[in-house]
Amino acid sequence: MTAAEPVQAERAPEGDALISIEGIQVHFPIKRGVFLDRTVGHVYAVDGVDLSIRKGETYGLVGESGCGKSTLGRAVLRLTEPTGGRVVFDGTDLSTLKGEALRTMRQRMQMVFQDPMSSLDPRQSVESILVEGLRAHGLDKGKEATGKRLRELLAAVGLPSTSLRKYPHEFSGGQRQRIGIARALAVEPDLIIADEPVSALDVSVQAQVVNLLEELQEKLGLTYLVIAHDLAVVRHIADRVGVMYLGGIVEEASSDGLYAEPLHPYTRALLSAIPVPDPVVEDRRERILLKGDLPSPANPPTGCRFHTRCPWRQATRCDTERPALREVLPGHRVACHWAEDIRSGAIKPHEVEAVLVEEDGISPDVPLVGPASVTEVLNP
Ligand SMILES: Nc1ncnc2c1ncn2[C@@H]1O[C@H](COP(=O)(O)OP(=O)(O)OP(=O)(O)O)[C@@H](O)[C@H]1O
Repeated sequence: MTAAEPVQAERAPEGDALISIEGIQVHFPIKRGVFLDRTVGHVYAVDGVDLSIRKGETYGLVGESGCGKSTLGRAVLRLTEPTGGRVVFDGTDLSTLKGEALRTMRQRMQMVFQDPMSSLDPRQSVESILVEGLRAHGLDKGKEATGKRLRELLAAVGLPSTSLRKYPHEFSGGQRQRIGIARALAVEPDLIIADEPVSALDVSVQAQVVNLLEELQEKLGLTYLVIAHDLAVVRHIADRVGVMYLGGIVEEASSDGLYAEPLHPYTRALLSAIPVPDPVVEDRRERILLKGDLPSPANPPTGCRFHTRCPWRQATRCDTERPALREVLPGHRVACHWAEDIRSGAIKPHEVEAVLVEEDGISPDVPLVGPASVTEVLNP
């Protein structure tokens, strides 16, 4: 199976990378027929992602719902089998591992999920939830040592040891997420993939959990891949940020660099949606209203995936040639043919009629980008 269109990205400098994701693809088959035995197309959920994360670093992955963030996280751990590309963890290509070797490597990579209530078994006490993880990795070393380890884990996430006998429903959302984090820490991982770790929590509790993740990172030298749709959360926690759109990374930079000078039109649109507290700045700042939904990953637009919604779109290169992710400023990579011209102002934004995109090529009567969708650019 091949991608809709291959594209060569410039590799991120690996340096002391703990994990390198190289051209990873996850294409889900779309099955039809009475016995679901006919493959009539593919959902290109992740379509050629390259990124690497250094030891001790926090990498934030952001993008709209459905752009492939969770699938990418699962593919890294091989919870979903990638259909292309490879993941190199601490120098080992994970695709070469099987059985015991894969299990041992997986122990070093743990996941924290969005909704602690559904990721914790309601019939299990906290003690058995935590012991289960230890046992699965052969780290259950007698009653006394295990009891000590469990108390240490709870203390690390700010819960009293009396929590051990309780059940998930007896805790608040924030406390449950602390249990989810303790479960991940139980096996002493190096990398934690946190998929929307605070988005199910009250705003007042979000900061506490983010602070806990930061404290644990400092104490234990952890490396994080934090997946979130909320740019504010990622800005707070991440050293570097990757912005995803329809299965690919369109921009990657240090957190400060990205927020100070977003270069990709999609990132500019995302950031322009966040209000600025200063009324003078708020009045003058660029606001880009993205109209139309995310096109279907079963039938992604040709060329640049974002061209159907892009106010800087240039015919016909954007419609036909998929831009590679390339370094435009030091450490700042952008997948846009015109990044330099947009940055200098040589190319001005314009109002565009969004191009109609047919759903997965199977039901052409369902437009995915609403008719008469127009991208407005206010105060350009
Ligand atoms: N098992 C699957 N089979 C088919 N399609 C899938 C499967 N899992 C995910 N998808 C599709 O892949 C695309 C990416 O989904 P994914 O959940 O990775 O996106 P996301 O950016 O994490 O969104 P959200 O924040 O809503 O979870 C979506 O169109 C989704 O419907």
